[in-house]
Amino acid sequence: MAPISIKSVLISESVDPRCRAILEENGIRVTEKQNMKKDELIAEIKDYDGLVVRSATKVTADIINAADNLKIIGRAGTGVDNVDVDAATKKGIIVMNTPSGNTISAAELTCALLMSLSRNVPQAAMSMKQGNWDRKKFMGAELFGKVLGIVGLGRIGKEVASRMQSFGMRTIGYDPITPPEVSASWGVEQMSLEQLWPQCDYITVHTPLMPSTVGLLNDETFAKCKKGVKVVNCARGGIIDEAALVRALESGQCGGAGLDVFVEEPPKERSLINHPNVISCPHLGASTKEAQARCGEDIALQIVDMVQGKKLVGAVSSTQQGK
Ligand SMILES: NC(=O)c1ccc[n+]([C@@H]2O[C@H](COP(=O)([O-])OP(=O)(O)OC[C@H]3O[C@@H](n4cnc5c(N)ncnc54)[C@H](O)[C@@H]3O)[C@@H](O)[C@H]2O)c1
Ligand SMILES: O=C(O)[C@H](O)COP(=O)(O)O
Repeated sequence: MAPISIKSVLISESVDPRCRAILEENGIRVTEKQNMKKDELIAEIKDYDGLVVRSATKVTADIINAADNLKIIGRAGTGVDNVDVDAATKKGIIVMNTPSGNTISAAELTCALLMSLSRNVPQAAMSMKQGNWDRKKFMGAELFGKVLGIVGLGRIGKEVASRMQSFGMRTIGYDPITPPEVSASWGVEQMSLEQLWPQCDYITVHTPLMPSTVGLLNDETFAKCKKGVKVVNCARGGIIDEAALVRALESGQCGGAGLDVFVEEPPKERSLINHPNVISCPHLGASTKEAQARCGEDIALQIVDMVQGKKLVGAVSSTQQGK
């Protein structure tokens, strides 16, 4: 690959300091500016060859079109749904991510939510803080022997499977691309969604957000599940339809939900979060020291590789977003 000249990079979110250090060690000028409004970013972006973001910066077409010198958008993390990849590609701007840096952290948070759902840990902790000692209200159920349905058997889905198998869960799953023999080697039996829904005690989703996964769990699919099924979403808001989830929680069709991600972040609509059977986190899947160090370092090294004309790693095309 021909070397690409990148002299200046804007980091618009909290990215591990290793990112800045590596870029500067390689002669790239770095500016960090967080919480910029769209207009500020439009005004600022003109001055930079590179932009490094996480998930909060919405890199829309109007920002990209204002970016006269931009050659690269680096996503220190996995999902690039906050970047208009089509608009970037049309302008010849490379979009790249660091998809494996936060896999373990997201898988561990998923497992934490599954365990918390089974034993009402957050609700019991809150009750204790309020001065109560309520042992009856928080009766739980073992995960041992229960069925976990994993929708999306990529990096995170497979790591969740192996961890939850150690709790004695049977893991079944669905993925249109991962071959059944690969998922079988991770202890996951693949089947159609029609076969999967009625068998699960717990369902966790690990797909990208794209037209085929929006509302994957909806009124119709909830109705096909066991009554009281518990669901986890550590992938992207909207894969589980939020209004349908509220209805399923209200009717008891869904017995609880563990949510790390929301259609709108932070969410203004509170009915889901305030529901007593919902436990939630403010998009913390990748928020560990280790994941941030890996992602920050990886994106900086990928940018340096581009400057040095090395083989491109982590470049993303719009087809990967299902467009
Ligand atoms: N909460 C967080 O902080 C956090 C952290 C990391 C990743 N994520 C998100 O988690 C999700 C999974 O990440 P990953 O690294 O495992 O991605 P991945 O690309 O490795 O795996 C995604 C899998 O989903 C499958 N898939 C696509 N369409 C599907 C469909 N209709 N039904 C079932 N499966 C389908 C793909 O074939 C692929 O195997 C992404 O949405 C990512 O953005 C969230
Ligand atoms: O797709 C991702 O990598 C995760 O959603 C993490 O997003 P974050 O970097 O904003 O924490």
